[in-house]
Amino acid sequence: MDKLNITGGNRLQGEVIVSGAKNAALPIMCASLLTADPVRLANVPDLNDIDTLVRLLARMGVRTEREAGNALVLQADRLDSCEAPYELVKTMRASILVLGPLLARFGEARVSLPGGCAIGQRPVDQHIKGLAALGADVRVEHGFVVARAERLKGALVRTDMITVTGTENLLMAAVLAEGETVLANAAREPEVVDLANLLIAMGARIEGQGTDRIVVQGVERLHGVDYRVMPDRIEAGTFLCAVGAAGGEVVLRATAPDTMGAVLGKLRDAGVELACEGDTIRARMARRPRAVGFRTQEYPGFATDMQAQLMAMNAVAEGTSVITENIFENRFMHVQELRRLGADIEIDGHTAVVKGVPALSGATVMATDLRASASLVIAGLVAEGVTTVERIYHLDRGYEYMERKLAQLGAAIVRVPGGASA
Ligand SMILES: CC(=O)N[C@H]1[C@@H](OP(=O)(O)OP(=O)(O)OC[C@H]2O[C@@H](n3ccc(=O)[nH]c3=O)[C@H](O)[C@@H]2O)O[C@H](CO)[C@@H](O)[C@@H]1O
Ligand SMILES: C=C(OP(=O)(O)O)C(=O)O
Repeated sequence: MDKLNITGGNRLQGEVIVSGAKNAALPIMCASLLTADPVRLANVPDLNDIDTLVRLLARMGVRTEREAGNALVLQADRLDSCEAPYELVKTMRASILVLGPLLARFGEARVSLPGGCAIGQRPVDQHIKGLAALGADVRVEHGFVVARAERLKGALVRTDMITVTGTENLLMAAVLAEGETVLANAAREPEVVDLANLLIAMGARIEGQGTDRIVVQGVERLHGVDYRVMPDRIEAGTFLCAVGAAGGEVVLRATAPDTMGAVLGKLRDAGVELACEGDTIRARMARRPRAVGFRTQEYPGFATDMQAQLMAMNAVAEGTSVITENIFENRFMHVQELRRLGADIEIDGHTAVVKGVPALSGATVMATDLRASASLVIAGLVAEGVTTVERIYHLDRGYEYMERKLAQLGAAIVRVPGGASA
């Protein structure tokens, strides 16, 4: 297994091009199942999760072609199978997103219960309940969600909580259903909006994306499309936290600052000077960060996917911050690893109290999930001496060329290929 060796202490300086959003690209790729025509996507990041989904779609019979410059063409003109097997689904939460489109277009689906980051129980009961409300016969059998429907019928679906992939699955199911579907309590995340915009470009009739009430008028069929995936707001936020912690001056290109309000606000409170213009964010940090407390919430609140990274910055801040994780019940696994680097953090249920320390000291730490890994990298950038981050396959699921991009900014970071000693 590869690891990262980071020698802390360098300020970050230079430019980074932000990649396409993993959490937008994945549902968008699944939407290719909704048409027999080619779906040409630009700005698809080169990530393990994307490769996994390409393999899953290919296994079903979708024609897949990676083109130069992060383009991907998918064509589901015929399908060999409506099954998503365990060995491909187990590593990735987003594989559940084939369920809605398969059912909508082919009338059947058999999808293994998903894996993904172990940050909570993460059931898919709301996906199942919603599809049942659209008229599908859905059961869980032998670890698979098995669903059937002649043609889905529009309905009012109100999920018990706000769910991002749940909203996406039901949206993809509803676009080919007969009649009107109302998704109440819908997720407002920008990635949901990006999916809705793609579907509209494919001929779907959708209104209300970006609000908590999405209304869909079902159509008979969708057509092919050329579409550019939105920028990754979590990757951009991660780099900004790195600048906040390590100091320096960095320009992020190809970003979408309007999707990052909550994170930008907290970084400003911490003392990071930020200037947004078009798709560019300039960040300058010339001081030790101030501690900033926050609570994770659904969009437009502070994203749970940024909690660990901002906590790493708070670990070296002036003052004490209180961080509450409201979305996932087990998303503090980075805390014990940050403590190994000298951070002073106490957990009480869903709340972490972070007392900023003047310095961290390098050690070997283990990445436990995707954003936890990113927080350890940020901590490593400021820790004295060498930090070795193990199990970075989590990082490779969701960050495109992270160590290359950081090295480009002057960080002393190298990947040590599996098997070699640190
Ligand atoms: C691939 C992708 O886009 N992943 C993102 C997506 O995950 P994901 O879509 O899995 O997260 P959800 O929004 O569904 O989860 C929110 C909460 O609802 C619960 N829940 C969800 C569905 C369900 O059927 N039953 C249920 O109880 C979950 O356990 C969690 O506590 O949104 C999360 C919240 O912004 C992000 O952290 C993930 O990065
Ligand atoms: C939790 C995440 O991913 P997934 O939902 O795929 O586990 C994430 O992107 O931070």
